[in-house]
Amino acid sequence: TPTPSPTCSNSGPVVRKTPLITFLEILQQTALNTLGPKNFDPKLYVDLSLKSNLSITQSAFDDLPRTPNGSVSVTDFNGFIQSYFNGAGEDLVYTEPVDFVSEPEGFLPEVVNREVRAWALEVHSLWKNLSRKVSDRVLDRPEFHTLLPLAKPVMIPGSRFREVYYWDSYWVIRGLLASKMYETAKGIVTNLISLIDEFGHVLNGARAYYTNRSQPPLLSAMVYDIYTRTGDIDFARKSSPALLKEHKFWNSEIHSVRIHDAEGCNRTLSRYYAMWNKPRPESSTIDIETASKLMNDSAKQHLYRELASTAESGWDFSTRWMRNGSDLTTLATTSIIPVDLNAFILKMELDIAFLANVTGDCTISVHFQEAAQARKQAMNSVFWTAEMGQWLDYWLSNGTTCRGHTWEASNQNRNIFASNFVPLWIELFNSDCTLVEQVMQDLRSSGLIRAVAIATSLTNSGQQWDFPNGWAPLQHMIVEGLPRSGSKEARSMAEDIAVRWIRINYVAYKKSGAMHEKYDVEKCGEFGGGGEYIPQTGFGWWNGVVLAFLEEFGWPQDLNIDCN
Ligand SMILES: OC[C@H]1O[C@H](O[C@H]2O[C@H](CO)[C@@H](O)[C@H](O)[C@H]2O)[C@H](O)[C@@H](O)[C@@H]1O
Repeated sequence: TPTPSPTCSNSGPVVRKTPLITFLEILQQTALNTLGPKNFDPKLYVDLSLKSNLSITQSAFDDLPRTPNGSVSVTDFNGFIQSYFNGAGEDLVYTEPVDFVSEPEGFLPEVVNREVRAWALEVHSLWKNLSRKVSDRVLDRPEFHTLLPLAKPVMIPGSRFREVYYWDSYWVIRGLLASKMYETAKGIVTNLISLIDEFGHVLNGARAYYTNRSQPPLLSAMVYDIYTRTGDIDFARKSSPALLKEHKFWNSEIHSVRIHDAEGCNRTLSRYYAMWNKPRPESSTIDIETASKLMNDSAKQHLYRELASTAESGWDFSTRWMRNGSDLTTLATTSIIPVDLNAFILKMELDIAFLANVTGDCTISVHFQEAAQARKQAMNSVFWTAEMGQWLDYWLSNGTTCRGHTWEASNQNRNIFASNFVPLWIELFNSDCTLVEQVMQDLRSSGLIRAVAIATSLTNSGQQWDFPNGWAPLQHMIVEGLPRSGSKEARSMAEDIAVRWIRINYVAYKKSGAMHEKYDVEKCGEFGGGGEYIPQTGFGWWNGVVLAFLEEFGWPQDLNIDCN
């Protein structure tokens, strides 16, 4: 892996931390000291909401009896939590989705196998478990909550993820469209737009501690898919200003990077960059521990920005972002130009151009078509390697500022990640049948296609966005992109991957009664592991991908759903 320059990552904006978050982080550290590391989830403590004013709560906390080394007894600590806080997740209340029916008309018409159809209806019914609305208590006293108020109902991922997440929402919406729940899908977009109106970008998730960063930008893709399903032109028109604002955010000074390429042209691409240089509040105790290996405050602040920027990538954590794959302190995300991020922004440009055309705004449409062409050329010039048939992340290593770098082949990261194939999802690439056939051959020989799914990487690092985990969004983008080339072989490869993915979800569901957040790509029906929290169930975007695959490929009567 090339060595990135640290020079463009040490400074940058930092958003304000609320007094409630500061206090909840102290509570989180006290919980760890008092209760010990077993079954400890730091996020729980920043998700609690106050029963009374912060000053009253703080003084009660200060008054708790302490031993000479400052610790609190388990009884006192638990009593304090009971008396002063409402439980995590209580500020979101269950709400029945307005457009849910147990078997929607025209639901998955190509799924004829009875067993699979019955299961698909169960997966569809999980929308009811995951549907929530923000409680009136949050609207009345927002300063008591880290949960942010949203006007419309939300779909949560599930388990410890008790709030709405940005990129998850794209695949949730894909599932809702298969479930014919158009109003719920539109409501999710309305909520995300309200975050852009307030913060200038869609947050990682709808919590006060996520305001410092975004997540992979897929709002335009949500609007595009809802519009093409419903033909709701008013919805497309209302969404447009937010999409323009979001495009600015991802091309702002902190995110954009200029590369002087091998042909002597200047190319502009984007990177992840969180507005934060402190521990992530939801994982504060973990980040402090990780940074304790570093000697000085500046190195720690640098690492904290890298940790938060990696969370912005959605791939938290992975060797993809590390100089040394066994040492998290070598995260260098802000010094990497990622293939998938730029594929998403390219899609944003194409979607904005399409939607502007539909709503009659030709100037915007032409402007964004040109922007898309420029980004496509930049991606070809900076990321593409014909020899490997992949687009490779680019590591910034030779500049003194973030604004100008001269391209060098040795700065492409030649390690294999599923993200190297994400451009297949984008029309400007997948419409080229010759290119897709070449990339498909390289995908076949890459080592990523395993017994039951596409692996995230080839490195077994213990991080959750690495081998042997398989993640639903990565399967979906590759599977959806391949057949768009019109190549029969590509469609058959896509269908094969989709069938195997449906099987592992089905088998794991039958074994455990739940949909899981990640799967082991080598063992059919086994869920994945690794990372900083225990494996979760629920699970919003996973359900969405299963429904989207079943919608696209169906399931014939005689096709076996079991692993063998
Ligand atoms: O609490 C740790 C991290 O959890 C989130 O990331 C993971 O779950 C998300 C929700 O399903 C998903 O969008 C993300 O890709 C996962 O890695 C959260 O997004 C992180 O910011 C957070 O630090």
